[in-house]
Amino acid sequence: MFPTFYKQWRHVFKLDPDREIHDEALEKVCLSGTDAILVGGSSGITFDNTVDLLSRIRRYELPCALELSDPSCGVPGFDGYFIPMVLNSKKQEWLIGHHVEAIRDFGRLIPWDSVIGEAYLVLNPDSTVARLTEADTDLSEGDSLAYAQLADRLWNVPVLYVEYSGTFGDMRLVRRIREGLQQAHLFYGGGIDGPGKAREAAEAAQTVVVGNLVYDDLDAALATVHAVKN
Ligand SMILES: CC(C)=CCC/C(C)=C/CC/C(C)=C/CC/C(C)=C/CC/C(C)=C/CC/C(C)=C/CC/C(C)=C/COP(=O)(O)OP(=O)(O)O
Ligand SMILES: O=P(O)(O)OC[C@@H](O)CO
Ligand SMILES: [Mg+2]
Repeated sequence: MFPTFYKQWRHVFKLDPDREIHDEALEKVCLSGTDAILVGGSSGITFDNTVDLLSRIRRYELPCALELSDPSCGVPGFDGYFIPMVLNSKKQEWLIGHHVEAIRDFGRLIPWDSVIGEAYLVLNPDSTVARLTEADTDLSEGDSLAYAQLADRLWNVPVLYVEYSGTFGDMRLVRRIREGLQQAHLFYGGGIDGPGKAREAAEAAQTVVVGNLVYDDLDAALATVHAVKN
């Protein structure tokens, strides 16, 4: 049985092992009152930079999970492992192909009790993740709702992640997606640039993920915690 601790998360910071963060900034992030740190990124992730970031985060008490985008970066010691699958990729490999290979090659090492499947709906065509996975972002509202319901109802995925990485999304659509879910927990991430957008996202989704802002404007990033959790 996979863990369910993420269901309590309202606010999460996503830290990228491929980006530099100084100790002082990391301390503020970890003591900010956020519910957890998600470690992940879509490029430049290595075993070494992932171990390094985990060991620095472990000075603090909050939960820390890894979003695994490359099987060679499966670092032990995280509280949980999210495995992304891109629903609207035009390439089968980003939905199940890499996953089958990873399970075939590393199956015995996988701590299944700590693994959580995460179905991504990638909606910003200009994001790294959209380009990498060749996501079909030219979707009608009906298409997006159908992808979400397929993952939720046919596949019973624990987490649906509406990903607008780099730009703020359509909160009406995010809310409609949430209303259509039966059991999956909804993460929203993308373009949160301060408390106002964080609050809007928190009204639409169950968990709000703040990424780039940590690196671009730390004070604004820290202010999103209170906006989401109060
Ligand atoms: C001990 C231990 C834990 C061992 C682990 C053993 C192991 C190797 C298990 C493997 C299990 C498994 C099934 C793994 C799957 C591997 C795999 C390659 C999956 C593909 C994942 C995937 C679809 C990746 C595509 C990119 C993606 C969706 C990344 C998620 C994170 C994300 C979107 C970050 C945002 O990216 P960013 O770079 O910040 O973007 P911007 O530039 O826009 O900011
Ligand atoms: O970096 P931003 O745009 O905040 O997006 C957060 C997260 O959804 C990225 O995977
Ligand atoms: Mg990023």
